[in-house]
Parts: sequence; structure tokens; C-alpha cells
Amino acid sequence: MVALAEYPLIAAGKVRQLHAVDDEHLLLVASDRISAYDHVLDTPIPDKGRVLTAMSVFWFELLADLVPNHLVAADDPRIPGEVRGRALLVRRLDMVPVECVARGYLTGSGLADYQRTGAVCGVPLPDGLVESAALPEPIFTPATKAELGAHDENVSFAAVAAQEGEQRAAELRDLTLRIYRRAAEHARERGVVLADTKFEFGTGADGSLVLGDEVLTPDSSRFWPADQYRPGRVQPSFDKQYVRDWLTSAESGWDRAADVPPPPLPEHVVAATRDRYVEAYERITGHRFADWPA
Ligand SMILES: Nc1ncnc(-c2cnn(Cc3cccc(F)c3)c2)c1Cl
Repeated sequence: MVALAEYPLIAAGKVRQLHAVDDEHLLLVASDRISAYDHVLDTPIPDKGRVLTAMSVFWFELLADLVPNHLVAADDPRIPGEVRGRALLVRRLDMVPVECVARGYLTGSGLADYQRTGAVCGVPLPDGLVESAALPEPIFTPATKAELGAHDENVSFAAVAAQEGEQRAAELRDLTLRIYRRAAEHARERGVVLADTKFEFGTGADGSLVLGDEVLTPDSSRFWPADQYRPGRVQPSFDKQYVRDWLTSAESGWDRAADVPPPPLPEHVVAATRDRYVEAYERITGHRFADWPA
């Protein structure tokens, strides 16, 4: 068993890293760090990395009939012990440089674009839609990846077609929407609204699309508790609401507008947040988190 340090770091996100294992394989590592209000918090959430890794594995397997994926193993001698359960051994792909976002509800940057232009990524929407409104049908709202810390930029389908070709752009859109619909239906039956999600695809040796990265986790998607869903307001986040509420409470003493780092989280917020990640996993998968890694 090698140490993680022996696998060169080739990419780093706010809460995850990508290491090279060999010519054909990478190691996707999820940390226990949590991001809120565009800050990575000092206080880790125990098991967050393991829960989100287990969730990706569940979705890859559930969706395998719809789309091939890059997962090689979640438990393998090449995975260092220190990251076992929160790291995936994946096949190295030639990534398509498009953030493939599907939205079933209008919020965040999609709502902002709609309020400004009546459309999202050039897709016209009906008048009168409010915060968190369910869309008449899910839409493909691609984006270009921004540098670490900046927000992705929403782009039109035409821009993706200009960059990737018409046929590949249509394939990205159709696949993104099919996967989103299947996952959103599965989650909704289990009390979770999957408001939107972001996929990254790559191509393997034969050039066909392969689902990469993490999939359908609360970090790549918006998870809302279905029983509290009410259009016309910002929905509570299934996993991050305790953190958001404490950070914006008087108790934290934090001034979000001051652009200073948030204070450490109190233990009760950490524990409640961990419980929310475990609950999301157990509801969606029907598996006990105690049984992970497989
Ligand atoms: N199978 C693959 N083959 C080639 N490249 C990638 C790849 C590159 N970048 N990303 C996004 C990312 C994932 C985690 C940590 C980061 F820092 C960045 C994923 C993958 Cl998943």
C-alpha cells in the first residue's frame, strides 16, 4: 500500500484533490472540508468525504445502464489507507471542458440570469417564475469552468456547439438531461429534491462520452428537503443549512459582507451537519452508512 504523497497532485478543488496513480488511472480524493458562502471553513465535517464518495459510487452504479463511467474501484490496494473510503480509483479520461449543468428548478445563477434576461443560457423561460420555481421541464445550462474561487460562467448551447461541434454538444445536453431526470425522480421518491446538478464528461479511447468526476453529491448539486419545498423563497439546503444559519446568526459574530474568513463551527453544528450528510446518503441509497466502504 503506497502513501498518498507518492501520487503526484494534478488538480485541486476547494474540498477535493486529484492525484495521478499511473498512465491510466487517477485518484479522486474527497476531503472533510465544507464550503459555505464561498469560504472553505476551518472546521472539517467528520465523514463528509466518505459520505460523498459513497454517494458517487451509488449513483455510478444506478446510472450504469444510461451512461458508462470512469469508476474503477472504491476499495483497492492502490488506494492509500489514509484516504480509504473517501477516494475513488478512476480511469484517466480526456475531459470535455464543459460544466454540464441540468436545472429542474430556478435558483442561484440561473435565477439571476432569468431575472436579468428572461432566459438562462439563452433558453427562454415563461414569465413570472419566482425563486426556486419548478421549471416546466429540466433545462441544460452549460458553463465554462472558472479558476479556483471564481464562479463558473453560464454559456449558451450555441457556444458549446461552436467549441465541441453540434453533434457532441447535442449529445452532452441529451445525456445530461436524461441522467438528471432519472436521478431527480429517484431522489424525489426518497424525500430529496435534486434542484440542479453539474456533470463532467470525458472521452475514453473510442471517443464516446464517459461520466467522470463526482456525481450527484450535495457538493455538485443542490439537495433540498422535499417536505419543506415552497417556491417563492430560497430553500433550505438539505446538508448545509445548519452551517449557513449559524454563520449568519448573531452567535457567530461573523460579518459575511466584510469578506473576512468565517469563525470555526461549534461542535453541535458540526455534529448536526454530519448527521445530515449521513441521512441524505441513507435515504437516497437505502444502505447504512456504517457499512461503507463496501
Ligand atoms: N477521470 C478523469 N480523467 C481525467 N481528468 C479528470 C478530472 C480533471 N479535473 N477534474 C475535476 C476535479 C476533480 C477532483 C479534484 C479536482 F481538483 C478537480 C476531473 C477525471 Cl475525473
